[in-house]
Amino acid sequence: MSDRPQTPLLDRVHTPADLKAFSDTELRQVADELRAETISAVSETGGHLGAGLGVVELTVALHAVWDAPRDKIVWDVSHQSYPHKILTGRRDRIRTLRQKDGLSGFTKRSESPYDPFGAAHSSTSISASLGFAVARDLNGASETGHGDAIAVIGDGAMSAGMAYEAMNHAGHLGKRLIVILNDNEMSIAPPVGAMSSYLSRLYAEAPFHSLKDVAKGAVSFLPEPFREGARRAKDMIKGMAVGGTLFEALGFSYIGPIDGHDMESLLPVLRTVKARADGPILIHCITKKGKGYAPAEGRPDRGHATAKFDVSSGEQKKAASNAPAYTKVFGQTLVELAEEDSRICAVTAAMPDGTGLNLMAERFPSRCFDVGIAEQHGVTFCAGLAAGGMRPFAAIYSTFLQRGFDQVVHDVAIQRLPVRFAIDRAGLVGADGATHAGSYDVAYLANLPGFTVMAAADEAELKHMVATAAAHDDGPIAFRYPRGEGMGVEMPERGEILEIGKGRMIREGARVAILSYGARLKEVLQAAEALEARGINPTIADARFVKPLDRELILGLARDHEALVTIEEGAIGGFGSHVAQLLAEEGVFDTGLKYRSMVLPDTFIDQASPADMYAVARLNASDIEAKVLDVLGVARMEKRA
Ligand SMILES: Cc1ncc(C[n+]2csc(CCOP(=O)(O)OP(=O)(O)O)c2C)c(N)n1
Ligand SMILES: CC(=O)[C@@H](O)[C@H](O)COP(=O)(O)O
Ligand SMILES: [Mg+2]
Repeated sequence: MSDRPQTPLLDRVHTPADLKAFSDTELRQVADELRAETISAVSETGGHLGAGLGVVELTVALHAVWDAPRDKIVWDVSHQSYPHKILTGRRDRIRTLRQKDGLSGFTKRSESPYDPFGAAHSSTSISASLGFAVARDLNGASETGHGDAIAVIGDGAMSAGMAYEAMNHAGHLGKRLIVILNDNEMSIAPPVGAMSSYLSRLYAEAPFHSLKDVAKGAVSFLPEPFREGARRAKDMIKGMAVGGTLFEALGFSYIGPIDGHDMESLLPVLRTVKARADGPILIHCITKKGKGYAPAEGRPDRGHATAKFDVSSGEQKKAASNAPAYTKVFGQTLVELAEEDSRICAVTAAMPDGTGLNLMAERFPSRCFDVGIAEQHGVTFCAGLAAGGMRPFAAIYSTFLQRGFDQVVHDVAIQRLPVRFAIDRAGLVGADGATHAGSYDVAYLANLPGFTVMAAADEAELKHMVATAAAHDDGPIAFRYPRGEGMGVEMPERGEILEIGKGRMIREGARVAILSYGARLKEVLQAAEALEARGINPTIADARFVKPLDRELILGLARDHEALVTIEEGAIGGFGSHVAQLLAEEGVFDTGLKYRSMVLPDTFIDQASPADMYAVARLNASDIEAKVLDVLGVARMEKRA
């Protein structure tokens, strides 16, 4: 407690309404204290640091000017919302961020009335805010208590199609809507794309001090005495943007760029907009990711995400790893294969480090593409690459591939194009919680005709699957693997090309067979040890493929055992459902096989450690043991005895 920063003014803020009592000078100090409190809290919890530090002044100014929760402040992605949480009645729990039973690392409707819209996937804020604005006008503001709708969206999030779809619609409707573009010239990695260059051009040649007048508002919103100077400065910016900004072409009034850390610019602009806006307005704020904390500002990712750390040195407290991370195994194997095959290329949607494609980008920059936060485009781009004779790998987290699903079906699967999907962060991911869980990819891919779908049980298997995918030109193929470290198994020199649709027997036993799909195998092996101590010796197999299923293996297990249990790190409708369908069609149930399918429960599981989340899902070793005992009737017999 003694290490905590002194925050005399912030201590007086229990709800945003308390900010109204402060002078502008005091608000400046509140921002400083809020920054210190954010750093202190994240040093204890770990989490998304840099983005929040970049919006501290903006957060104070927004809450000082508008009246949340009547006005709806919608944070895009919402990884930058920790300062907002501190100001909106959650300071007492801020040191539980991202932990089991603690605060979510993102905005969440069920957590607070000050979070009008939940997020974590990017680029949804303008659409949602437009919805609030239209609902306000349709219902009548006074009846619903809705006020303004304010979207705060980053320059990285602005690379996604949804943002433009929303602006296009908003410009057409012409409703009062405020969009704050928080431009820190960073995504997780440095941003890519023509739009990013365009935003840079909007301010590159004009220093902030000469733009202060413009920062005070779009010409028509300004009080008369300000107008002439502002008009001249605005014309200057317009000139730079060649005939008006893109945002103006989309029907928005454009204000900016303004220094998003300068309260003297922010407060008057926001107050003027609040007083005068009568249509869609975009305020372009320039900020610095990691602002005010040197260790974050100095990191290549500007402190995007961090483990717990020491505040004075910035040193992160990371546990030593015992095995290579799956992500690294994927990245390294891909580079090895790309050395030998010039058709191999790779695509990431703004996650070069997260997917391990940074390795590919370093070694083969011309064959590695960061498309920005644009999963839909990334998938169809891969389809085009494949149709053009390349061997593309789309490396996308399970949760983010959801956004490109129609492209997977329409552009890839129907055309039987050999796009390789490297699906990272499969299964429950921990601190990011339900929004980032990789729960659905098995279900949404395995029902697509012609798709080959695999899951890696360990890091050696992953290496084999990358090699298998590289060699597979007969339609689309996907392989999934979890977040974090592998199991520490011995690694092969080269990945082996697996026979499509063939699983592997791990050990032969009797009475019960456990058929694992993916990385729960480790838990299965642990459960088997416990079962052995009770005199039960289960057969264990690794299915490797959900599509095509290894019919011979599965029907053999069913024939030779009294009971069959499947397990996977995915939602209902995945591997277990496909096995059940096969067994049903083959009439296996008619002769009395006892069958159980262990899948993620039909609920969204809140953040915790992955092990705790799997405990909630009842997919850990002890749950597997219990399931086997139950299906064999041992538990019941023990109860009776
Ligand atoms: C659809 C989707 N794809 C990828 C991500 C991963 N992601 C989270 S934050 C982020 C960068 C966002 O950059 P920006 O909007 O500029 O915010 P900043 O962190 O710079 O404040 C990315 C790529 C995501 N959340 N959603
Ligand atoms: C906010 C967001 O979507 C990313 O920053 C995400 O938290 C990254 O997750 P990993 O840490 O698994 O790469
Ligand atoms: Mg950014």
